[in-house]
Amino acid sequence: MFKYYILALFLIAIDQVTKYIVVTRMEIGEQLELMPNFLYFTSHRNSGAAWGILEGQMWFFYIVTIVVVGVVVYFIQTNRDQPMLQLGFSFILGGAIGNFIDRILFQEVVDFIDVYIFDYNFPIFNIADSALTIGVILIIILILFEDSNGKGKIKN
Ligand SMILES: CCC[C@@H]1OC(=O)[C@@H](C)C[C@H](C)CCCCC(=O)CCC[C@@H](CC)/C=C/C=C(\COC)CC[C@@H](O)[C@@H](O)C[C@H](O)CNC1=O
Repeated sequence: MFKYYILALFLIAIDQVTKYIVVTRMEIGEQLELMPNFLYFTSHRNSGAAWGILEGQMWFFYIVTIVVVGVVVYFIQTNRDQPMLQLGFSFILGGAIGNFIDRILFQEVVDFIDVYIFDYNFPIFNIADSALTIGVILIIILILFEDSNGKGKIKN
């Protein structure tokens, strides 16, 4: 059971260490080319959510994050027989807290993973966003899978 919280802590640690390196080693706007035309590290700050929406609305983000954390802990506790689901929720937990720490400390989030998919420059994100997105996608897949074989074991 606690391994899901330890996983979340591990994700938070990786997120915070990578952000610390970006903040201390790179100027804002500085870019490191890792794979030409595909992957760069670009030091960036975002005081909003995805795509910079709701810029500066810190109280909204604090409230939403606390609600997200509460709901996720509840689901981790009530789905003990669904390890994959708990895994998805621990990714969301780690990601949400990772960005929450930035928002509390700096009122903005440190981003640095800059991906160019074909010609589209995807918004610069970070490890916390990746964990959140992986967690969301995993849970969506599990829910779709549950529905398709009609078990419907997810408790809520
Ligand atoms: C990933 C959620 C965003 C993350 O939400 C959080 O913190 C959570 C805990 C709480 C928010 C206050 C509320 C979520 C609003 C929902 C939302 O936003 C729709 C998201 C869809 C999502 C599919 C699930 C797309 C993906 C996008 C991106 C991530 O790609 C990997 C681009 C990230 C860059 O714009 C980067 O600058 C963002 C910056 O780091 C701050 N991050 C956040 O606000």
